[in-house]
Amino acid sequence: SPFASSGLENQIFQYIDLHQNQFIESLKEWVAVESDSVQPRLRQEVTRMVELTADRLQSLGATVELVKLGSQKLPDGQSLLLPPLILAELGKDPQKPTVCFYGHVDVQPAKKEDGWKTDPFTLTEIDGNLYGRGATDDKGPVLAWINAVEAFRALKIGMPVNLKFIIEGMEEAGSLGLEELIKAENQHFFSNVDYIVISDNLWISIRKPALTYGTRGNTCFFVEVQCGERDLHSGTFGGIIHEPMTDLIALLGSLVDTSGRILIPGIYDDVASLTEEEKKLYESIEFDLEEYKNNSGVQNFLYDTKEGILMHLWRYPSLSIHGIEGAFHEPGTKTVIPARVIGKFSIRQVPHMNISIVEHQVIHYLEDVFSKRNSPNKLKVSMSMSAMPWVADVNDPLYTAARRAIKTVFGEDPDMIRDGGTIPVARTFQNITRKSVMMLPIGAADAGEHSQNEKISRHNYIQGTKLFAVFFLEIGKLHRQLQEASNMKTTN
Ligand SMILES: NCCCC(=O)N[C@@H](Cc1c[nH]cn1)C(=O)O
Ligand SMILES: [Zn+2]
Ligand SMILES: [Zn+2]
Repeated sequence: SPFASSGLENQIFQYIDLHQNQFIESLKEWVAVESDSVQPRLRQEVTRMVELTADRLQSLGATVELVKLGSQKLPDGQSLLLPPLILAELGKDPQKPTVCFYGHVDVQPAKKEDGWKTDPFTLTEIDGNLYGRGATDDKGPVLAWINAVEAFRALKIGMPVNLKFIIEGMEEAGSLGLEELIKAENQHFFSNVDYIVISDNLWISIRKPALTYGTRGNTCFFVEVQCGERDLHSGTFGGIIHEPMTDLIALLGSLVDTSGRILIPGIYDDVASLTEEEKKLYESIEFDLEEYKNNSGVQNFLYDTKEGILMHLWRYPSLSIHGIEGAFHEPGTKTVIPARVIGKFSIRQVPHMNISIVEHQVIHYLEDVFSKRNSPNKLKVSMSMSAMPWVADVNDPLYTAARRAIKTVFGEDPDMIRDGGTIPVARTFQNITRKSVMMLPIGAADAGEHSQNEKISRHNYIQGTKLFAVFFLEIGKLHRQLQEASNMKTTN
């Protein structure tokens, strides 16, 4: 790397560059495992993937524990075993900081016929991009951490940190069992952890690296309208009944106005006010509006400035309507009146919104809108899932070390970004363990997570591996300096 500042770093970079094809081969082996946690029929593959990861960590010299998480209840009442979760440990030197890495090795579903250019489970390199399900989310980043450790081992350079790994196989299906596990391990596995790092999100740019210090939370709602027990013929009953779908469409249509503003009274009351300091943060972020638009395939956004877009992705709530259960959705025509329909929508939460207050506001508002329709149908509104937003202190040593590592490897300072999505585990770690948490992504904005043709570029995968290696060096150094400074204070 042209930006390397020390002989040690150069040695590591050289090793990583020389072994890049071997690292890509490992990613190919991992991508070939269809570890889709969403479809119950593939659960064995998820378990196999977790076991493969455990073997890989063991071969690095880590002590690995596979923790059983019990089983999950499926909608049809059947019970399905959850894949085990990995708790691994490499190094126990009390002089060194302990960094805990979180990642996941399960993936979203993928089928070639969904519109993939290549087989989703065969990692394929085209023009410097490695296409395959999980390439960025999250097998590539997990392997990049492992590759970084491998470089230290192969070069016989002592690790500057103790490492712990918590790696799950159920992230894409809601991280079942994870929160309970973190609670149970708080006084054990996490007791000597100093820092927690998550590599499971993306930069905001295709080119410029980023560090993530916040995510939005989420609240998901079901709004159910029912007129009776069975569907009806619209020739026999159309025109003489209050149709559930008509009620539901009116309810869903009352949630947001044409400018994207949520119409639920009080919903913006607790949103953190915008300070001058925060406003300045947006100025330096490299965000190409046209590129973002092209990526979405949408012609116009609701906002036409960088600041407007970023603020509405990161620091304001948004409401999205996702679907209607019970609606006729096949091609062709069917003259049915569905008896029971369930609308699904979610509201992304931001600091300092309160989930219980939001739940109450949503239910109260929809009941009020419904009551004005004088419909005899039954309405039921419920919150199906909630996750709080997460924001970290960017002045924490973790962020300083990562910034330095990014500067060394990529030659520039990172964008300091938030994520408009939700990675609930960040807030869970922060709340339960009280340790500093950081997200250190290596995927570019066009990685296509959850989409067709997911990819990681060779550049990002290999520079990402270097980034993690230099991060170990930087956090080790910084931690030592902080300890020395604190020891000096006590002796004086
Ligand atoms: N860049 C965010 C990636 C992780 C992700 O997709 N998380 C989901 C989690 C979620 C939130 N509400 C329901 N599931 C997301 O939609 O943000
Ligand atoms: Zn992920
Ligand atoms: Zn994902």
